[in-house]
Amino acid sequence: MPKHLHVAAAVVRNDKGEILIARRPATVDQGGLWEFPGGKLAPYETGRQALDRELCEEVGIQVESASPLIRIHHRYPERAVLLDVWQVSAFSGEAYGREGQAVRWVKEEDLSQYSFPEANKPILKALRLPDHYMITGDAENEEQWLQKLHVALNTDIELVQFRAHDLSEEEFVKRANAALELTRKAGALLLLNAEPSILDRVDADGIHLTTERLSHYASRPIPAGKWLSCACHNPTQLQMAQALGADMVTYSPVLATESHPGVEPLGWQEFHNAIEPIPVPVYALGGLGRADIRRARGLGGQGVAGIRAFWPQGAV
Ligand SMILES: Nc1nc2c([nH]c(=O)n2[C@@H]2O[C@H](COP(=O)(O)OP(=O)(O)OP(=O)(O)O)[C@@H](O)[C@H]2O)c(=O)[nH]1
Ligand SMILES: [Mg+2]
Repeated sequence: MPKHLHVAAAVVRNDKGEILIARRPATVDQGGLWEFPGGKLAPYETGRQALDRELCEEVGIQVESASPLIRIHHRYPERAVLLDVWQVSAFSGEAYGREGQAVRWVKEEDLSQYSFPEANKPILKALRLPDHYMITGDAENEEQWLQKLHVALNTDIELVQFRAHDLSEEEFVKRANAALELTRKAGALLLLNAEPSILDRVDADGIHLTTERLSHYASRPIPAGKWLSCACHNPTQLQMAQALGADMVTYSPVLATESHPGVEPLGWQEFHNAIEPIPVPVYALGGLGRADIRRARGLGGQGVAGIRAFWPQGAV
């Protein structure tokens, strides 16, 4: 991999939930486009140190609390950059353009109206995705299954993958439509672990491709307005998912898991190494739960996915 220009940038939120963006001066690289404030790491600086310094220099605020959001390797024609993107949830001072640049607080849903550099696309996706991703599990019957989904959505589940390899297509479609009613009401996203053509029968928010299905496509099999999730287990599959334009991937098994006995776990170091070059939000999967979310994010992941940790167990 060629040497990347290492840049720290921040998604700063105010107490109204708005996000701070700044306009790059017309005369610099990517001039006229909007950006998240930040800049190049000075020698010997960590990403976090550069973040604090750049935010003070560029927009006059002092960072009080920040956590990693996503790391993006991107190659522009003239240079390669590594964007080390943080979320800043607490700061002091009043933001203004200290270098004379325009700055603006915008609602998250309005960010898409602004033109950002090409490398920023995954940031906008990562921002819209939660830090945990529930994969549905079993139940005694359909009624109990829907009840479990309802319970999960009432806790804090915002992203659901409907996985049920033992249902016929008819049963799958019927249950998916019932699930969709619940997720829509809860404002959660529903992805179907099924053939992409199922979207003709269920207007779900997207598709999750198993590794097997992933290998059948040379280009993105669903429209841009739907979410594409892919299951990956090695670096080659991560590259395939990226090439398909995946909006998120699961990477597994990070730890040993009861659902896949006998499969050698990858471990956290391998998780980190494999996902580092992939500019797609990655959920760590396999034997993990809520307590692992911080670690997954610290290693460059979007968060944690799982069945057991999130799907209500036992009777509900
Ligand atoms: N700060 C920032 N840089 C970005 C974003 N997206 C993106 O591709 N970049 C790229 O990352 C590099 C950041 O450089 P910069 O111009 O902010 O660096 P800097 O603040 O240290 O500027 P300086 O060279 O004037 O001291 C540029 O090549 C820019 O195009 C973004 O959202 N924020
Ligand atoms: Mg800058």
